[in-house]
Formats: sequence, structure tokens, C-alpha cells
Amino acid sequence: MSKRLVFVTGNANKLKEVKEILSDGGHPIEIDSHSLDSKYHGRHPQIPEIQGTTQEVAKDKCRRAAELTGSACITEDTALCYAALNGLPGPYVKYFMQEVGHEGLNNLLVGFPTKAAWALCTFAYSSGPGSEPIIFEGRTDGSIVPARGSKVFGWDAVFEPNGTGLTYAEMPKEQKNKLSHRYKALEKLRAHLQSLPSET
Ligand SMILES: O=c1nc[nH]c2c1ncn2[C@H]1C[C@H](O)[C@@H](COP(=O)(O)OP(=O)(O)OP(=O)(O)O)O1
Ligand SMILES: [Mg+2]
Repeated sequence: MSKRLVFVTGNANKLKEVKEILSDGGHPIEIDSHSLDSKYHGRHPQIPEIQGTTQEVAKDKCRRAAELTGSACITEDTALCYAALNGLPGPYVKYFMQEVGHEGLNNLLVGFPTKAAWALCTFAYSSGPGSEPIIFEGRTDGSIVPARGSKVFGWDAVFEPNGTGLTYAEMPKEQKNKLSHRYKALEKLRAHLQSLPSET
């Protein structure tokens, strides 16, 4: 039995990975996507993102998405956290990426002895407007390196998961999708949804 869920995101690469990861499981969750950003043009998303911890950002995004769509939905917030900076840029990495790019993401760590970092994915699920979102986190540890590989998706080229010798951007998609922050969070979300009573 599959469940239909609306994934509210403005990021086409996220959507693609989520579909790839979920299509691999025994009990697929069917994903409808809804980009609220596109309605209100690029830099002025219809769902503003608050400041706060990754959990606060993810829950708030999901609450607003459920209100706007009027249905059960999931949202996701991704953070890139530097050990030397006590977890920053964290949920603000999007703006760092936009303003200073791959080189800047490396330069932030000049003078720090550790380049250790972790990618953190926080899915939030709301069963509908007014229902408190539940969150599912996935974390992959690695380090920040000078850009290698495809520049297509965000900071993939500067993040090397531990023990792989490859950046996310250098890996075949199937490899990233088996060890990524997003994969780990989605496994938890999938288990939760499977434990819910069936709708039909
Ligand atoms: O696996 C990833 N590999 C590399 N880069 C990634 C990944 N996942 C997200 N990213 C980037 C996109 C954005 O620059 C920032 C997260 O910000 P975040 O607000 O979660 O994403 P977003 O605004 O693009 O889409 P959404 O409409 O779902 O909020 O990190
Ligand atoms: Mg966003």
C-alpha cells in the first residue's frame, strides 16, 4: 500500500533525490511536489524561513506548508554544519552558498585546525493544517574540501563523507543516495509512515 504525500520544496534537486531514494523501497510513498517558491518568484519564497535551530526551521516550514496546501505534507530543511564553527553555517548554508560559493565555504575554515563537518537533513511531516509537525533527522559526517566534481547541486562538490575519498558530487547518484543525510532521514520518515494506520 502506498501513501500519497505532498513534498513542498522549491528545490528541484532535492525533489529528484527524494523520488530516487523512495522508489528504491518496498513500500513506496508517492510524492507530489509543490513548489511554493515558484508562485512568488525566486528570492521571495511564499514560505519564509525563520531563524533558529534546524528543528525549529524545519517545523515552522512544515506548519506553514500544511496551512498553505490544506493537506498532509512533508518539507525538508538541509544544513551544513562545521565542527570548528559549532555547527554554523547550519540552516543558513543556502545564503553562504549564494554569496560566497564553494571557495568561500572553504575559506571560512582558514586558520581552523579541523575541516570536519556534517550534513544534516531534517524532514518534517504534518498530517494537516493545525497538526504539529514531527521531525526525522539524518546526519552524515565528513569534511570540507576544495571543490571536486559536478557543480550541479548546492555544496555537493565541497563535502566529502568520511571513508569514501569522494565528494558527494563525484559519487554516482546511487552511492550518495545510500549514505547521504537525506537517505538516513527518509528511512526514518518511511518507517514512521508505514507504522500509521492505512487511510483506505
Ligand atoms: O544534498 C545536498 N547537497 C548539496 N547541497 C544541498 C543538498 N541539500 C540541500 N542543499 C543546499 C540547497 C540550499 O542551498 C541549502 C539548503 O537550504 P534549504 O532551505 O534546505 O533548501 P532550499 O531552499 O533550496 O529548498 P526548500 O524549498 O526545500 O527550502 O543547501
Ligand atoms: Mg529553503
